[in-house]
Amino acid sequence: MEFDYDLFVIGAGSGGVRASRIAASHGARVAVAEEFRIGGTCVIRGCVPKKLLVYGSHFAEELQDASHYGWSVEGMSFDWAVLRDTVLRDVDRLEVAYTATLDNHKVEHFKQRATVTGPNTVRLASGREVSAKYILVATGAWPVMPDFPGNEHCITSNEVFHLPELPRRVIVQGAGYIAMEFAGIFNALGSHVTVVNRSETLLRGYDEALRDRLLQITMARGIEYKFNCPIKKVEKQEDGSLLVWVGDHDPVPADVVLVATGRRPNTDGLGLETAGVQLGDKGQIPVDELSRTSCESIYAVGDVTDRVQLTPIAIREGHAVADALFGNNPRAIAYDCIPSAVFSQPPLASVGLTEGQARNQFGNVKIYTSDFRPMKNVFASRQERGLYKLVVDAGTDRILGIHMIGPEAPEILQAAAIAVQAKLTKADFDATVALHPSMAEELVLMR
Ligand SMILES: Cc1cc2nc3c(=O)[nH]c(=O)nc-3n(C[C@H](O)[C@H](O)[C@H](O)COP(=O)(O)OP(=O)(O)OC[C@H]3O[C@@H](n4cnc5c(N)ncnc54)[C@H](O)[C@@H]3O)c2cc1C
Ligand SMILES: NC(=O)c1ccc[n+]([C@@H]2O[C@H](COP(=O)([O-])OP(=O)(O)OC[C@H]3O[C@@H](n4cnc5c(N)ncnc54)[C@H](O)[C@@H]3O)[C@@H](O)[C@H]2O)c1
Repeated sequence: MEFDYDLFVIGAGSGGVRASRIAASHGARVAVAEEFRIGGTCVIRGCVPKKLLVYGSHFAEELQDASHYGWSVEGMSFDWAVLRDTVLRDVDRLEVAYTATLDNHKVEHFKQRATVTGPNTVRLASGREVSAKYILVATGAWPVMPDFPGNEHCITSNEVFHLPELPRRVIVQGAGYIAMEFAGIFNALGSHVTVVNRSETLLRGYDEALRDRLLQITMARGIEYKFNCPIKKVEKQEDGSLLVWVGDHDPVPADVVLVATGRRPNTDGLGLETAGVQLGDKGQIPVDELSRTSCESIYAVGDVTDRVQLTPIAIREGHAVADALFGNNPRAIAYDCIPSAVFSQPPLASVGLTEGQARNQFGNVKIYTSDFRPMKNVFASRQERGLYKLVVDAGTDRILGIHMIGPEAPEILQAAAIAVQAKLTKADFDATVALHPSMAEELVLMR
């Protein structure tokens, strides 16, 4: 049977753009449909604008510390509209760049919603139906909004980049990645931030010692926490501000309530049932190690599969599907050594097993820690301490995990992750000469 395309991709985000580009470079006839903006969550309303806001807000700390280094900064002020608009302009620039990438690879793109109508057919919002030998679902995920009265007055990460002004008082619901990153941004910019969470745990999955350190430092920086506190209701006041009932506390006034309670795979109304694609209980698409769904001609990558919701993973999965289908190079992705970071202030970064996971899997593990006050903090009379932790298999001396909190931790961890991926040993770290003076040298000085 003759198809209109070899590959039709639904969703031009991290996974979809990579798969489209690589498939086309293997000679496939590729089209991609995007209902919002080319680039997807990471570029348009995720990693990139978030990181720029982290950079923008971090100047507060640098400016505060500057006087210790002899600088006097007079008339210091901050203009949210300038930062917001500059970030949004950069997002526009990136969207153009991503679109150019598709054009340069001769990937046809449709700026409209697409739904599946069968194992080899897709319908565009315009009503046009097209056929493809393979379909790749890369539709990402969408913020979950818990059900409580007044939730229509709350925002999610989708809206946070567009706020008309810097809120004076922010309530952040959740204590995961997005919650801790935006709590840090607003706190640094001078908003009063309250984090409300339904449990006592922040950043589930990260090493406990690091999480404790982050809690301690952010509390000292003025972030308030209310644990075991669901939001019961939110009421809009006459002056436009909000009153928020959390747990059994008195209502808390706020200007913005940012809900960051996880992201649900985007499969609603996608027509997957027409092709016999099975879904999991969270709406995710279960796939095999080659990202194939229960329908032979349909693949899925990225957040919609709910494996690991990170951009580099969506990209790897998309790349692997394109190589498997059109480059004669089928391969499974390894999920056991994924570096990740939370761009909180200070940031936290991690790769491999936590102490708890290592003890469960390996039994006998050795833990090395460095609990230190970075030189630049000492000089600026800043009390905050960094904490680095190595988790080592006592039997083989292999480094099983590295966990860090402190300035520039994500930048340092990316390089250190190579050592964990390469299965290097503690002896290899010991044999590495320190680079002095740096924070990273702590990694090779733990005894
Ligand atoms: C605020 C925030 C910060 C983040 N920060 C980081 C970070 O620092 N580091 C990191 O690694 N990850 C981060 N992430 C996660 C990262 O953005 C995602 O893991 C990644 O974008 C997933 O890529 P994807 O291709 O699966 O989906 P997406 O990038 O979400 O792309 C899916 C695309 O499909 C489109 N679409 C959906 N349905 C249809 C349809 N029916 N028809 C046409 N188009 C459709 C959507 O509009 C979207 O553009 C962050 C996420 C958020 C929300
Ligand atoms: N730096 C990064 O790499 C980065 C940054 C942002 C987002 N992301 C990705 O995006 C995903 C989504 O981010 P997120 O922060 O929304 O999710 P998350 O899974 O990290 O955190 C969700 C938080 O919401 C809480 N929660 C869940 N349901 C709730 C409910 N009904 N009521 C109250 N609290 C509830 C959880 O306890 C948790 O603290 C992340 O899992 C991550 O993979 C990555």
